[in-house]
This record gives sequence, C-alpha cells and structure tokens, in this order.
Amino acid sequence: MSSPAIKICGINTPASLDAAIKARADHVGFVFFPKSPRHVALADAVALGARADGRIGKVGLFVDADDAVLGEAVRTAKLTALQLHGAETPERAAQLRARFGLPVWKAISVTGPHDVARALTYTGAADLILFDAKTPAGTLPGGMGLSFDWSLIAHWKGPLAWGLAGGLTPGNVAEAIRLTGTPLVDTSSGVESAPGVKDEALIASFCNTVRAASPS
Ligand SMILES: O=C(O)c1ccccc1N[C@@H]1O[C@H](COP(=O)(O)O)[C@@H](O)[C@H]1O
Repeated sequence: MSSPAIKICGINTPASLDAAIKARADHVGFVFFPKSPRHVALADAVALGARADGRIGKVGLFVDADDAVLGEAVRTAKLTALQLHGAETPERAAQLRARFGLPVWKAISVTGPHDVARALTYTGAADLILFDAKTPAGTLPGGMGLSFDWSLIAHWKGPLAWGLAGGLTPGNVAEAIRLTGTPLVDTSSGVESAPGVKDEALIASFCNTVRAASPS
C-alpha cells in the first residue's frame, strides 16, 4: 500500500511553500478566512500561487465563503481544489464544483458515528471528505490542533475519497495512519512554531514520518 498523500495547510510565505515542496508534500493549503492567523491576502495569493504552479497542489480553504470571494481566490492563486470548512451543504458543494470546475474537499467535524455517516450525504457533491475534529463554539472551525477519536473512521470504506485532519503532528501521524489507514493526511498547527508561523524542520519531519509509516 502506498503512503498517504500529504497536505500542509496554512502556507502563507514563500519560505514555508518552498519547505513543503522540498519535503515532497502533495498539496499546500492557502487559507482564505480573515479570522485565521494563516489568512492569505489576495496580493500574497497571487505570488504564492505562481510560485507553487505545477510543483504542488494548491488547495484553497474557505469557510462559508460567497462566490465572489471564491472566484477571486481561484483566479488569483490558480487553485487546484476547494476545501470547504464551514457549514456548506451538499447542494452548495455541488454548486461550487460545477461553477469552478475544481475538485471539492468537504471538511466534516467528527464527534461521533453520526458525523461519519453524514459524510455520505456529500456523495456525488464533493470529491473528498476531510474528517477533522470539532472545535469549541466561538473559535476557529479548524486549525486548532485538536484531534478526535480516530477509531470512528478506522479504515473507512465510503464511496468518496477521504483524508484525516485535526491535531496531526510529526509525533502522532504514524499512529494515526496505523489506526485509520487514511489515504491522505492534512496538518496545519502541528507543523508550526506559533499560530500562523510554519516551521520548516517540522514540515520535513512530518513528511518523512508519513512516508515511513504504514497502516496496520
Ligand atoms: O488553519 C486554519 O486557520 C483554519 C481556519 C478555519 C478552518 C480550518 C482551518 N484549518 C484546517 O483545519 C484542519 C486541522 O488543522 P490542525 O492541523 O488541527 O491545525 C486542517 O484541515 C486545516 O487545514
């Protein structure tokens, strides 16, 4: 079995982008959510998008964004996928997929089996489900370094591609892969020295650990 694909989210500087490319991650994430410490302004998205072009996947992260925000980001950063991290319905996911012609990743916060079952409602509407932890009310809907009970999604066999996010670090990602068999891992705060500040050594360590890990 091949090692999971890797997404390093919250890339907001050329140095962190270069570190993710050098570490051979498959995707970077650009956060288009002003409340996030990782938010990327459109002017920076142009430069980062151009620097990444053809070298790594570029996933735009949005939280209940309107079409104008999405369209501007898709155009400026030349995104390769949309990650919806808010309360977007299956209908909205399908609408955005049709409008922008890009794969849609839908984040689902997991607190119990009912959330895992909810992923199925995105069949035919999203391309990939990203299982993530639920964050406390009034905080960011992701990027908080929180994990959930991985046994809830262990070796998930749904009709959609999927991945695991939430509190993944170089120290726990091997265990997460072993327990879940996830085909994709996504991290943000786990490879930072402070909120919004990526650490190049942690990015390298995370990617190397993922490639060395194997599912049970
Ligand atoms: O990173 C953010 O600031 C963010 C803001 C709003 C929604 C999601 C966000 N990040 C995503 O959350 C998961 C888990 O992050 P972490 O590894 O626990 O820090 C991941 O997909 C991030 O891309």
